[in-house]
Amino acid sequence: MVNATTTPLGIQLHNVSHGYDIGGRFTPVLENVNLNITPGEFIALLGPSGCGKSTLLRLVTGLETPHAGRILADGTPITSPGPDRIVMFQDPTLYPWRSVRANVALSQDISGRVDNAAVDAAITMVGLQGFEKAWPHQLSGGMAQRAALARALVNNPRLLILDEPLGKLDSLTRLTMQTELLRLWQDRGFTVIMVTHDVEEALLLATRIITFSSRPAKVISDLTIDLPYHRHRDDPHLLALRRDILVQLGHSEDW
Ligand SMILES: Nc1ncnc2c1ncn2[C@@H]1O[C@H](COP(=O)(O)OP(=O)(O)OP(=O)(O)O)[C@@H](O)[C@H]1O
Repeated sequence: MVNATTTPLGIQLHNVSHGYDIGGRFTPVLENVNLNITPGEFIALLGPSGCGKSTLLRLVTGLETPHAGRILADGTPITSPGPDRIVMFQDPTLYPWRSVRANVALSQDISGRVDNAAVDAAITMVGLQGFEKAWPHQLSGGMAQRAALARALVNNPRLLILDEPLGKLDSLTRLTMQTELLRLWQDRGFTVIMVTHDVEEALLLATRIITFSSRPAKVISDLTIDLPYHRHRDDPHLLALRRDILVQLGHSEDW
């Protein structure tokens, strides 16, 4: 059964550096990143395209191991992906031959133990009740992303890792999904680490915004957003923060 709340995970990065061999040459991607993410925070990561944000998410997911430094989950080194840390990408990546319900139940199906009540609860949580039997091609972009969100939530993750999850949605659907994401985070209490290119989205949702330099990514600012929810995009404090962040990211002040 999906619990009403979950115990959020804290993540610690100590002097993390990473890079890749690209065309026979080592290319540093992350440089000496230190971050302490406390349980239950909603972290937004902002930075220039190609700086290394997704790489950082892959390291926290446990898909790769950093070349230097340590990444810990509640003090324990991350060595592989785990069910307490679920990642969701820009593309919903639903299996076209499985119904919405079967997609949501996928990981439980693979492990041989489907918890029907948990699957139903996850589908209800994202507002897809009535569409359990629909095929992915019968869903709108927003509905497909909701299904992917239900699949991410079905096993009560303690950390939701989001790589531009709303990036491909039209602007109105995106606004709705931002509200949904905020509601789920507030109701269920997991920790969120989200990469976004949208400064306003980061300001509307996050408790803390980390900005990175261009590659190799270094932390250039770590900003606690001390504004109550629900935030308004035309709030003068939010607009001032937006301007500051854009300047940090190298854009002119008159944006
Ligand atoms: N598996 C890989 N092998 C080689 N190089 C990689 C690999 N993954 C990422 N890179 C390189 O690492 C750098 C950072 O990529 P990453 O996807 O982390 O950036 P990003 O900040 O998420 O970019 P964007 O905002 O455009 O999505 C890029 O130069 C990319 O070419």
